Amino acid sequence: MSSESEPLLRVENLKTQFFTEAGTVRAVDGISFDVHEGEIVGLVGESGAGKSVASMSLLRLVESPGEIVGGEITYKGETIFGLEEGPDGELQEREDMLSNQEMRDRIRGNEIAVIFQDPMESLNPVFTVGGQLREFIELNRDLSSEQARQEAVEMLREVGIPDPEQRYDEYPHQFSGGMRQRVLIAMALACEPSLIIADEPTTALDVTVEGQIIDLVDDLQEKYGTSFIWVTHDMGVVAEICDRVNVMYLGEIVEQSPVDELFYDTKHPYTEALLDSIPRPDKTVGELDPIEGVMPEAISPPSGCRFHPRCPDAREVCQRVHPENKQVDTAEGVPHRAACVKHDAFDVGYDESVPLAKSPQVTADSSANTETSVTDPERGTAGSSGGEGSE
Ligand SMILES: Nc1ncnc2c1ncn2[C@@H]1O[C@H](COP(=O)(O)OP(=O)(O)OP(=O)(O)O)[C@@H](O)[C@H]1O
Ligand code: NI
Repeated sequence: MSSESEPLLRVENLKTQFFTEAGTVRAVDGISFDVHEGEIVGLVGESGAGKSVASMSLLRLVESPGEIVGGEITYKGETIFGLEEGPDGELQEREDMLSNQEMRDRIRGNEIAVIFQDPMESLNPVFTVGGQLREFIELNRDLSSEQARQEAVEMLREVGIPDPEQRYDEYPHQFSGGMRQRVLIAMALACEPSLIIADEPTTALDVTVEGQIIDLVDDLQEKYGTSFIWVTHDMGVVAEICDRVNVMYLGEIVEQSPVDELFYDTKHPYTEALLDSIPRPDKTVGELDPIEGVMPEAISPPSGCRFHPRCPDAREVCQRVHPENKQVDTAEGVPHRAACVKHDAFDVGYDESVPLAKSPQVTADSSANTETSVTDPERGTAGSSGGEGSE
């Protein structure tokens, strides 16, 4: 345990699944993380990693056929989700769990707000921007219509919308994408929540506007002390805005650390691959490495480490041992966790294990076959970059 105080939000072993005709989708499969007051915590990973489902779970907004099936979510000491054994041994919702009405009235919007990627989905096109903001403020705070209107104008100004009095009466389509996103930020901030979950809020914007929005959030975060969970697939954004990071792969958190350690002392090969796939000043575009292969389906995840079929460091043991997210290092007193058995903390025989031949994936490229020689126990050849060192 790292910290002085209780975290604002604590997520323990959260599991959310979708029960589909094709089978059970283990979208979120046992993730644990904290958010402390005033922190920006990243949730990063490729499409389908489970970032959005995790976010929706925190607000208990998972829709059928999806369901939270396990774990615990605690916010300011209150139970958003928790299970206990009932009289007949069946798991049931804990008695102290917040009711649906409490979630609606007290938590969503007021305590925990959300910003989505597409503002058009969150704004009603037939009402003015100001009107919507005013109504939201009026509904959630104890203000008269006129006070709410003034507050709405103030909020528009606060998020950097020029001429807020005029723009108040305009419709969402009259705003640019970046301006619409600012409106959503205003709406999220309107009730002064303690936590804002931002699900890829800048993904649809061009890079310049994205940078402006990120700067804005940084300023507002400092001013209001709001905590954020920032969902993104973009490591560049993570570097700019996050204090701590959770890297997700196929429903699991595979690495968790303060942001600097994640970049400079990367512990999981998947994180490394994500970092390699982003543009960096010291790399020309031609050198960028896309991550090999595609993420498998959450419906039938690979055995052992779920990343092993794509992992350059994978050995035979990785097919068998499913690694928990374990502390492998400490960064200024804060645990650095990674779910990769190549680290000493695991002690499952990685060093002695035979490197895996990269499965001849369904690539049309026949050159992939040249890698079959990797099964030779004579140490990694193709692609087994560093990593094992003298560990
Ligand atoms: N309504 C649903 N029914 C069945 N499966 C679902 C449903 N919603 C999400 N999933 C599955 O849950 C998994 C996680 O999806 P999620 O949307 O959380 O990913 P994500 O990390 O947010 O990806 P993206 O970056 O594309 O938004 C995926 O395998 C997805 O197919
Ligand atoms: Ni998503």
